[in-house]
Amino acid sequence: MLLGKHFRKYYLKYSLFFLLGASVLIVVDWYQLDIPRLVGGIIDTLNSTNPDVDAVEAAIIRIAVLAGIITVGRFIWRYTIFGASRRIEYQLRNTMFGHATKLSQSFYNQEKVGGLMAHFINDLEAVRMSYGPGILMLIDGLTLGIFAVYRMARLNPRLTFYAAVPMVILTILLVFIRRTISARFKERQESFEKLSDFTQENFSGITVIKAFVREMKEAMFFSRRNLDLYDKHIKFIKFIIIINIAVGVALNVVILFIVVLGSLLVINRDATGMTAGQLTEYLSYFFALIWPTMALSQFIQIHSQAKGSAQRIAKFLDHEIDVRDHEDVEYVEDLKGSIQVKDLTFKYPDGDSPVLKNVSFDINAGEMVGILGRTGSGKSSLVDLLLKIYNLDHNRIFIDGHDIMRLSVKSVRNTIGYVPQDNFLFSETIIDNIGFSMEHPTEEDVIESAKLADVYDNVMEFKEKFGTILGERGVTVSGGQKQRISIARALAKNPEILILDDSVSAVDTKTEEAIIKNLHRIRKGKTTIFIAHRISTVRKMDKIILFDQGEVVAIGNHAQLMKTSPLYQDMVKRQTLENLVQGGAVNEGLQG
Ligand SMILES: Nc1ncnc2c1ncn2[C@@H]1O[C@H](COP(=O)(O)OP(=O)(O)OP(=O)(O)O)[C@@H](O)[C@H]1O
Repeated sequence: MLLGKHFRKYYLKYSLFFLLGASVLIVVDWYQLDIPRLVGGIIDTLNSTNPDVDAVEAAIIRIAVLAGIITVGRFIWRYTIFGASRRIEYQLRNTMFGHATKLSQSFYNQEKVGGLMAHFINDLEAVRMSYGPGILMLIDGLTLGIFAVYRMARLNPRLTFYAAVPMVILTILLVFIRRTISARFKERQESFEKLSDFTQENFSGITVIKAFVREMKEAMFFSRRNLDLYDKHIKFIKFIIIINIAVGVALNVVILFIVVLGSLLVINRDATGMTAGQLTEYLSYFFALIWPTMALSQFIQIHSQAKGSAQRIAKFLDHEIDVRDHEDVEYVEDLKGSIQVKDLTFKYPDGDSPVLKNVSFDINAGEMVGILGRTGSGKSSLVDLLLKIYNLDHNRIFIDGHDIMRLSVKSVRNTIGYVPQDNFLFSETIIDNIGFSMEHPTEEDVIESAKLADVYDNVMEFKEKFGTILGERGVTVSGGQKQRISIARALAKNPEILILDDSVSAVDTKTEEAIIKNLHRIRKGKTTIFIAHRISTVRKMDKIILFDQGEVVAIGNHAQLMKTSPLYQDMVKRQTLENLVQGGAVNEGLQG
């Protein structure tokens, strides 16, 4: 039985189910063993010189009634015990998913998705087996075993003693090899986890694999991992098969022993008092004892596997939610959207050196701000901190004068609309994607946002229009369409602060201009932050914050930066040249 803190509570929660199931199981086991007694009685009656037909008839009717009771009982214990195990699995899965969604970005930076999936599939199944078949086999094995031994001992204590010794030795041996089973199962699970990680990553990166003609190489790597899983599986199964064979052989030896010794007792019936009917009854009890032995050995296997899996699930559930609300946080509903960053230095939990160094700037509520910088200069890291994805020191970032470390995660994130750099979309309809922040979005709700993000016409060209399913289960959209659907999703939330992280890089300059123009119009009075590499994206912003190597090197509007910042001037020159070289339309006002 699983007794860890994440698992023991379910025994109490479903105690009624387990108690009812166990009681019925015990009753069924008791009555089940009445049948050999009745059969033995019938044989002895028929063997007698003057058989009592009425007694035989009564015994047969009793057997039929018992069979009926046993059938109903089996249904009840299956329903209660297996039903409880399925309910526990359902709740545990919900708990695990809930925990997974609360874990911080740092966790996902370290863990691979394939491995996590193994917790949700294999480990959960092993744990369910422990609550269902595991508990059943433990109770059934013990009660049927005790009842059978009791009835055997009543018939012939000496024979029972001889028969019981090898069974006890066998059970003790099984208890000892439990650890080895657990270790081999764990090895198999870990190998499965690696294969799962590898497969998941390959499917996600299939385009890269094809582009680099790496199919054969990847298939070879897959085959290696698959072989490892096969080896671990065979190693585990071999062990289980050897145990099962050993248990079977031991039982057959004991049966042979009972038949030989029992026959001798029946032959010397006058001295021993053992009849043929009693020997049949005795053998039936012993056959009934085979199942408990098997059941207990199965229980040990199931439990050993579940223990390994439960440890892995517990490790996952115990993983600390490092970004969470402490007691002193407050929930502030109507934040207006001014941002103040004061002397912010930040190093990733697994990083070597700070990626943001002494960063300070102010953004007034309602301002349209561009955060510009070369790749790797720390722009996205700053967004992660604004969104409270990582913990930081107190009094470094303020929204409307509130230190964000003293604001609840919910109030910060409810205030911010975010268009992530990778523009992740769900494999759902366009309505559900754009209306992600709404309870039950309708087409009317999302049309306006789609128009503002300049993606409406594209959507109307799809066969199912806004009902089109995206991604794996539906149509593949272009990078630019993805970006604009992602922008529409953030606009539909109508947040006080909108952050677009490199969100117009995949659209042409004309579309970019249209989107920016729309934003200027609809975001009046609300803060909008554009993170960009391209000068054209930020040129018309109220304020541009220029980042370089994790530091703020200049702040001002385009005209001011053209006068004061050599880095900005250099970027403008370089991008103008790039446009010329690419033969693209040179943005006329770029230098003005
Ligand atoms: N999770 C992380 N753990 C450790 N270091 C990270 C992590 N994410 C980013 N970094 C590092 O932080 C630095 C800044 O990265 P960041 O993504 O913030 O830059 P950026 O200016 O947004 O770049 P780009 O414009 O290319 O998106 C980089 O050196 C990067 O390697």
